[in-house]
Amino acid sequence: MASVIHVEPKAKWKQVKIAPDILSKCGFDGLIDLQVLTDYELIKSTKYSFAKDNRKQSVSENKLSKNKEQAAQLQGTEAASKRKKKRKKKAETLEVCSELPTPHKKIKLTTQDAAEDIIEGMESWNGLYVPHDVLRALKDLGFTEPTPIQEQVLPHAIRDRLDIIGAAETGSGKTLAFGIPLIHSILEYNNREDRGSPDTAFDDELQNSDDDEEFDVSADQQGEERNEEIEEEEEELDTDETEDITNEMPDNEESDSDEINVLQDGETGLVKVIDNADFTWLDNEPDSAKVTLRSRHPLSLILEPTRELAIQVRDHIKAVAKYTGIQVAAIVGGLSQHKQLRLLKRCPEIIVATPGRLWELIQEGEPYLSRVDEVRYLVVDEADRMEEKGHFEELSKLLELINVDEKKRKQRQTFVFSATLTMVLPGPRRVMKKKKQNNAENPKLDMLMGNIGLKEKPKVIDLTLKTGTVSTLTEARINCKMEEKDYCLYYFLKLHPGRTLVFTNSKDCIRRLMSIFTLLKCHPLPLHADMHQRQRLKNLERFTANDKGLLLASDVAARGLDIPNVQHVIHYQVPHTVENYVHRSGRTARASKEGLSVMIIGPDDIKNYRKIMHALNRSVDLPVFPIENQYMPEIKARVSLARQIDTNEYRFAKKKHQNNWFEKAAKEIDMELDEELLNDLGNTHEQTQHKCQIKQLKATLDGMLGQSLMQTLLIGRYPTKMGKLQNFQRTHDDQDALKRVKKEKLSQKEIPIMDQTKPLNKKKKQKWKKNDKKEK
Ligand SMILES: Nc1ncnc2c1ncn2[C@@H]1O[C@H](COP(=O)(O)OP(=O)(O)OP(=O)(O)O)[C@@H](O)[C@H]1O
Repeated sequence: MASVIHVEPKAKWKQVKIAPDILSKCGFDGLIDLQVLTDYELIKSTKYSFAKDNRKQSVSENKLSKNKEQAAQLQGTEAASKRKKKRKKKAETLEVCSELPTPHKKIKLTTQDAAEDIIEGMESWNGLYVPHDVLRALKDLGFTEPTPIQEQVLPHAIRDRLDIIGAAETGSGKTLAFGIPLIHSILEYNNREDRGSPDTAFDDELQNSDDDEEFDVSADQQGEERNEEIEEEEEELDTDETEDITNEMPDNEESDSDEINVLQDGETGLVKVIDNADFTWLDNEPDSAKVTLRSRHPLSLILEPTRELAIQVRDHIKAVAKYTGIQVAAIVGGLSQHKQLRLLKRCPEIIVATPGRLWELIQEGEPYLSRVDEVRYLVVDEADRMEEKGHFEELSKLLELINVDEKKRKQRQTFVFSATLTMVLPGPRRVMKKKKQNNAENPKLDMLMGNIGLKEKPKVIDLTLKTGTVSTLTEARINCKMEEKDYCLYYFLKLHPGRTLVFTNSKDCIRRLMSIFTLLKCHPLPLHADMHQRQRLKNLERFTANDKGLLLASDVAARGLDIPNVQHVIHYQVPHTVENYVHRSGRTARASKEGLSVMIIGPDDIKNYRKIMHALNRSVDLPVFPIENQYMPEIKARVSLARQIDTNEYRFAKKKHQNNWFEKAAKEIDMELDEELLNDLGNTHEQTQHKCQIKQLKATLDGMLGQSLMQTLLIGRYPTKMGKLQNFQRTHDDQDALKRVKKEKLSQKEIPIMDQTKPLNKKKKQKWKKNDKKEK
């Protein structure tokens, strides 16, 4: 059991007088009483304890805590050592806590002013209705001006409160285009004057409740410290023991809000808040001691197709909401369910979720999510991906649940965003105008758009370019035979170092490349759906930390991931759809930065390549990526050797694995094993020989890798030109793949792309093949 802190009162709770005008001004009509306790002791206890309001939740909670216990048992030694560390940390926290240093005396009831305050250097955001506290955070991030999609969306979303269908190129800032309106609306909701007005659907459901919450308002609970602690807890990926639930506190800040004195000079104390409505008072700060209302159901729900994306969006919105006290939680699969349940207990206003885990928790009866139909703001991000296998079913059920009440649906503001929405929905307007009309091309998405529950006249903001990709992206291609793809990739990585994201169409391909490029000491990191979530996130982190990092990914990483400064995206296999090409390529050239995307096109990829070019309205072929042939012999020698080692190792390991399996199975059923069933691994001597052989091959490869490619040109194979040594020093521009393509593009002839709409006749096929050969 983890240690928790209990409060032992030494005197009675005293009532705090609150001026009625303050309450009415702030719209805090649910507040019944505010009490303060100044004489108390903090006691460390090992007893399992949750924070207060568990009464209504007992049934589902029992089930969930059982799950948690089972999960905890499965965690093993690694989790145990983490728990140990955590306990140590908690003990340190307790020590600090028991000191109760500087006292504070006030609780401020903050009224959030929706009007803009001018902040120096942030004038470009004027007229977009961005809350002052958000502007401060944007300034901290260095976002001095809005991106075009933000500029277009914000007034319609905030001022006009319209549902929005937004499409803009990758990396154009769509997250904040829906994130800022959510924050604005939540601040407004929390401070609204009309709370409880009878015609408000959401207030019809207010239930009387005698729930109360306790807060230590001592100065050790500095907002920043607490936020850090909570963040750490969110990031920790294993299940740990239960600790007392504390409430997140916003950063310290000054604001022009009303204040209530709850303590006398020199006093420290706890504050108890008692309310009668579906909200609670969770936040206070030591100095400015702000109290913020929190809803007892999620106010905003953002649905994302992948876990990484959900976590990223949570972090992004958190960063801009940091001065507002608004809490954001990510509910995603693959991570500790127990932790997510604890986060939900803090009543986060914004939930960013993947449909699967969210649906799972709703079905298990998680109390906060049981009122998910009350969400006032719904975002379906990457909407066109959501209709794909693995999302559609759960998402449909979720949407059905959320939209079950027509009145609530009408009160809701809905946002649907994607960079490729217009590609899959050639007429989003048409779909919206006539929901019933069948989009024969994509009936699933059509249905999804209908189920989302958009109101009659959503605002469609489409800033996507005709060319599909972002204008700062440079695209190129390498045509080669299937077996040459590895050479081309190794060539690129060696001669053009930089943070590179390589996409493949299959997990098997990632596994093969992982093995070969590890042998070639390129230090690749994998990312695909079959990996543990913890490892996926770790690899992303490691990739982000290395400016020459290499990530081998499936399309799970194609959408939305905002990894800073990815210089190159390589399509080792051409994707099957134009959307995937656009999203994959969009991992580079983000936020007005430049980037390079290269397709390695083998004979099997030609069909997809041409399909994509056609869908992107390209009339000429992509430029050919320049390859300096003098390096190729050495490149081929290294890669071939690595492949030989990989194949040998793989075959031997596979045989061994099969034999082990047979032997184990036979033993289990107490059966004598027929030797003929086993693969021939050779006798012990032969096996040792095999190992030695592999060792030798590895040593040879290491020797080759020990030399730079330039050196290999000098020592023998291509040492001279006209009898003299060449200067093989590569300039920075030679190494910069993007500059090389741009330069090369100018000297290359533009080759028209053949019409894709008609099937190719024999003549055209030959012409295409000829062109291919010439380029090579
Ligand atoms: N106003 C701004 N000024 C500068 N940078 C910004 C601004 N808004 C967002 N960004 C940054 O731009 C990058 C891309 O933003 P975001 O991830 O929201 O793009 P997106 O349009 O959702 O991309 P995708 O379609 O790939 O999901 C992020 O690093 C974000 O921090």
